[in-house]
Amino acid sequence: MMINSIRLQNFRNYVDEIIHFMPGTNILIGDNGQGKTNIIEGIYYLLTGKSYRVHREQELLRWEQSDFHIYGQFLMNRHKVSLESHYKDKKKMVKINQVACQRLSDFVGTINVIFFSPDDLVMIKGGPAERRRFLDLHIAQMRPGHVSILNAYNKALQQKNALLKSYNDKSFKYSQLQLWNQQIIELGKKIILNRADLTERLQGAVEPIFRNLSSEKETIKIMYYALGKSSVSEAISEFANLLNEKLDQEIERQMILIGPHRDDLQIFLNDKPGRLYASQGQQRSLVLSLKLAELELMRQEKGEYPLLLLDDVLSELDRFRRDYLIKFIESSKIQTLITMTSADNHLDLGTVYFVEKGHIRREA
Ligand SMILES: Nc1ncnc2c1ncn2[C@@H]1O[C@H](COP(=O)(O)OP(=O)(O)OP(=O)(O)O)[C@@H](O)[C@H]1O
Repeated sequence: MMINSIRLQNFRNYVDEIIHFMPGTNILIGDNGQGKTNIIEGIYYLLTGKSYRVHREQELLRWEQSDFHIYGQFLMNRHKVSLESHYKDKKKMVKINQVACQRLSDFVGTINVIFFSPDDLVMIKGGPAERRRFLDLHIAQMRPGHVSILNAYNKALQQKNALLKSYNDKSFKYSQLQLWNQQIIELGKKIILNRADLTERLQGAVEPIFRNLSSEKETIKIMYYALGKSSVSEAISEFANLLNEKLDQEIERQMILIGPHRDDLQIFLNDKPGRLYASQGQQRSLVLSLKLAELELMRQEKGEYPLLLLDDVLSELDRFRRDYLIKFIESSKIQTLITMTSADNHLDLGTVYFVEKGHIRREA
C-alpha cells in the first residue's frame, strides 16, 4: 500500500498544504514545533478515524477554525483509492472514492497503517488499557466488525453500570441486570476470541524478529489473559459463572468487576514480565519487534505491506536497533514516513522534505 499525497486543510498548524510522497522512505525534517508530527497525525487520523495524541477532534482544528478537511490519494494493489475525512459543525464525515460512508467501520482498514513513536513504550510499562488498545487497533484495521462489537459492548457496560448505581431505587429490576449480563457475555466472548486469535498469530511472527533483535540471546512471549485466566477456552466457558459469582460484589460496590474491558496482554521477556524487568533498551526491542510483527501479519493477510509511520523514532534507538529497522525498511521496500529533527543525519535514506512553520518543501 502506498500514499501518493495528502492534503491538510485547517488541520493543526496547516492552512492548506499538499504533500506528494514517493515510494520507499520519505523523510520529514525540520526544527522542533514546525509541523512534522502533525503530518503523521493527519495521515493516521485519516486512516483510522482517531488521533493517537488527543481524543477530541476539536483539538485537531487549526486555532480559531471551525472545520478541517483531509484528503489522501493512495495505491492499493495498484488501484487508486481516494479517502477523505471532514470535520464540520462538530460532526465527522468520511468518504471513499468520493462516496460518503455511513459508518466509520466501513472506512477503517481500507488502507492499513502502523505507527511507531517513543511514546509506544507505554505498551510495556503502562497499564493493561494500553495493551488492549494495541490489540484492538490492529483488529479494527483487519476486521472492521470489531469496532461495532466494541461499541455495543461499551454501551452494554454503561447501561449495566447505570443499573447497578440505581440498585436502591424502586425502579431497579433484577431481570434487567440479567439481560445486560447476557449481552456482555455474547459480545465479550467475541472480543476475547478476536484478541486471543491476534495474540497467537503475533506470537508466531514476533518470536523470530525478537530473537534477531536480541542477537539470539533473549526471548519474547505474549499471552492474552481473559477474565484473569491464562486459558482462553476456560475463560469463555466460565464467563457466565464468573459473572454470576461477582454479582453480589458488583451490586455492593455498584461497579462492573469482570469482563474483557479489564483483560490484559502480558508481555514476557525471558519468561519474566517485561513490565517489571525490562530495561529501557529491552522495552524498545519488545515494542519494535511487536510493531514489525504487526507489519508481517498485515502483509500476510492483505498481500501488501501497510504504510509505516515513524515519529521521532530513529534518534531514540541505539545503533544496533536503528540499523536493524533501517535494514528492514530497505529490504522490504515498505513505504515509510519518518520524522527527524535537523540534528539527525540519516538524510541518505530516501526523499527529503523540509518542514517549516506549516509549509513543506521537497529537496530538489
Ligand atoms: N490546533 C492547532 N492549531 C494550530 N497550530 C497548532 C495546533 N496544534 C498544534 N499546533 C502547532 O503545531 C506545532 C507543533 O507541530 P508538531 O507537533 O508537528 O511539531 P514537530 O515538527 O513534530 O516538532 P517536534 O520535533 O518538537 O516533535 C506547534 O508550533 C504548535 O503550536
